[in-house]
Amino acid sequence: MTKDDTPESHGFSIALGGRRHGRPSPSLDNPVFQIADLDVWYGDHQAVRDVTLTVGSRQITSMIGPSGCGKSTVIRCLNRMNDLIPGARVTGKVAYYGESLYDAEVDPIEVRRRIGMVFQKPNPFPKSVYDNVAYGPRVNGVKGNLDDLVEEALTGAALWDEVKDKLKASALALSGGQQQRLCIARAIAVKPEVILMDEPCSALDPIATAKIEDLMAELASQFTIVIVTHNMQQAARISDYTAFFTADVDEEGVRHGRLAEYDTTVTIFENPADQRTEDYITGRFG
Ligand SMILES: Nc1ncnc2c1ncn2[C@@H]1O[C@H](COP(=O)(O)OP(=O)(O)OP(=O)(O)O)[C@@H](O)[C@H]1O
Repeated sequence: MTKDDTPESHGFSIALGGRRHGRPSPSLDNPVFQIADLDVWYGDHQAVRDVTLTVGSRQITSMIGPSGCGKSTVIRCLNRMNDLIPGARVTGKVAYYGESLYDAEVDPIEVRRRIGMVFQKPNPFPKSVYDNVAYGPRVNGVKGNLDDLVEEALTGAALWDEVKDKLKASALALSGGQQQRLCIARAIAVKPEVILMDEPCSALDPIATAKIEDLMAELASQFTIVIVTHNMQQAARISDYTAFFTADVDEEGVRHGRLAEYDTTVTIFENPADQRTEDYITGRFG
């Protein structure tokens, strides 16, 4: 792609910033995560090599790239979810507001309270709508009437109007899109600083996806959001920064994920520096 060539000219229409209306300009002035020389192994397999990137406060940061290049592995490093995978090992630096997340004295439970996560498949607990949202605050010792907190979180997740009359109904009776917004409500009910989302829309239809994308733009005024997505248009529409991952194959034929390019979403989609990024976003690879 030449400098004055647009993504549309490749027959691949990307609504850059389509859901960023009213958002401030992208900025890394206030770093939340500073990742440097990150390597991740599963047993003997080095799944990710040498990732260095900074995530800015109240930015939406997308991680894109072909399957198996380590996007989920890297996002799981941001709240120590890889600790829960037997054989997973992380080296390098993951600093959160300047402090290493992997220091021995850091409590991973507290890390996951401050850095929440929403997964690919909506995973509400088999409890009522209300109890799903109240669960985290109760576990964290919040006592008494949680009605206001539950309403606030459901409102924040753009779900309140749809569920306010069925708070006692099972969460499993909600639609997939509603369940995913409930999972977002459950995440924000514990008042995290960051929300990590690993392909949060891949199980949803386009209407439910659009609602989640609108919601992300809203949430980004209060939270830092990092999202793994297979959907390049989604990354283009919603995010401030985009990290493009790819995989190198070593001399023994083993694939290792790498960060190929990281920049503002506009630069990644309109004027990427790396040929591999350009090939991927124009559909020539991946
Ligand atoms: N729990 C695990 N145990 C062992 N290997 C794993 C595990 N999770 C991921 N891997 C390996 O790590 C590499 C990166 O996988 P990862 O899921 O992070 O990639 P991804 O880019 O998120 O892929 P996708 O887009 O398909 O979800 C792959 O080789 C994968 O097989």
